[in-house]
Amino acid sequence: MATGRNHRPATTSRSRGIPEATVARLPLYLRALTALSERSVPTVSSEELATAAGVNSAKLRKDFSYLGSYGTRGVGYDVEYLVYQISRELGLTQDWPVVIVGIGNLGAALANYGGFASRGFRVAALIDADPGLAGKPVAGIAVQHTDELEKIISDNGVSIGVIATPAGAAQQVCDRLVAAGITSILNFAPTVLSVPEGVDVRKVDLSIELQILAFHEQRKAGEEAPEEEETAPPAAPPAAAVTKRAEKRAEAADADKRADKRTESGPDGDVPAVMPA
Ligand SMILES: NC(=O)c1ccc[n+]([C@@H]2O[C@H](COP(=O)([O-])OP(=O)(O)OC[C@H]3O[C@@H](n4cnc5c(N)ncnc54)[C@H](O)[C@@H]3O)[C@@H](O)[C@H]2O)c1
Repeated sequence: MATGRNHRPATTSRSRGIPEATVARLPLYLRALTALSERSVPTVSSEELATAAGVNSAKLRKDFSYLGSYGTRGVGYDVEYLVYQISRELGLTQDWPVVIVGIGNLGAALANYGGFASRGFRVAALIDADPGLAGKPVAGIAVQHTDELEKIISDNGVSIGVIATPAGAAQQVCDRLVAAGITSILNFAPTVLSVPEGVDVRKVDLSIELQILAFHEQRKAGEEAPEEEETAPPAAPPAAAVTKRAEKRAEAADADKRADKRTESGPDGDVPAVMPA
């Protein structure tokens, strides 16, 4: 449907040139600051906030300099003001209507998640292709049929769409959402979406996160293996066993390097569950 598509990796935010890596850390700061605000803590040092957000403090200070927030020496940052500043930067001071397409197990779970509203997102509509679901309430909202998709989006002024359909339907759903005016998509379907210039796609894939954990588990198991070798009857001359362990360590070090490369793009060295598509 859309022509001249490309797959545009976002590296720099359009918002005043704030680097995308900084934008990815802003929600971490906001979560830590909101917890402080709920405890009525008035100010926080960069070190305390960095620890609470799981980010190093030099990176935090650099990130805040992009917001024009430098804190006060000896006092730290004003918690309430930073909450406001980061919320404003993330566009959370306004209410964002969101549509979820595909109201199966995942779509229904997302619709029932109470955390969106408190973070500035309102589920405006639930859409599914199954005529049997039309009119059925999920999380207090009646599911609407995909025939209505374009009308729902224009009536509600929606710019953010969540795709929770099977992978085979996701591109077609994406095309319809984009043609109807959606400019930001959160894709849960395990497929790469093509979108025209100007449309942002973020992808969530929990199985990728699990695969990374499996990699680390495997490596930990590999590190324990030499202990077993030492208790077993010597099947090879000691020098050979030492060489084998050295090889194993070299392999593990290589694997570490590869893992480091893969994790470079995360907010602070960890891979985000939500990633640019
Ligand atoms: N990203 C993750 O971490 C993660 C986790 C779980 C599931 N998933 C993915 O999420 C998707 C949904 O999983 P599920 O378990 O909820 O599946 P499901 O089968 O329970 O639900 C899919 C829903 O999509 C609807 N649908 C199908 N085609 C459609 C279309 N063209 N337009 C609108 N609706 C359509 C179906 O009627 C159904 O209600 C799958 O792609 C799955 O692989 C991703």
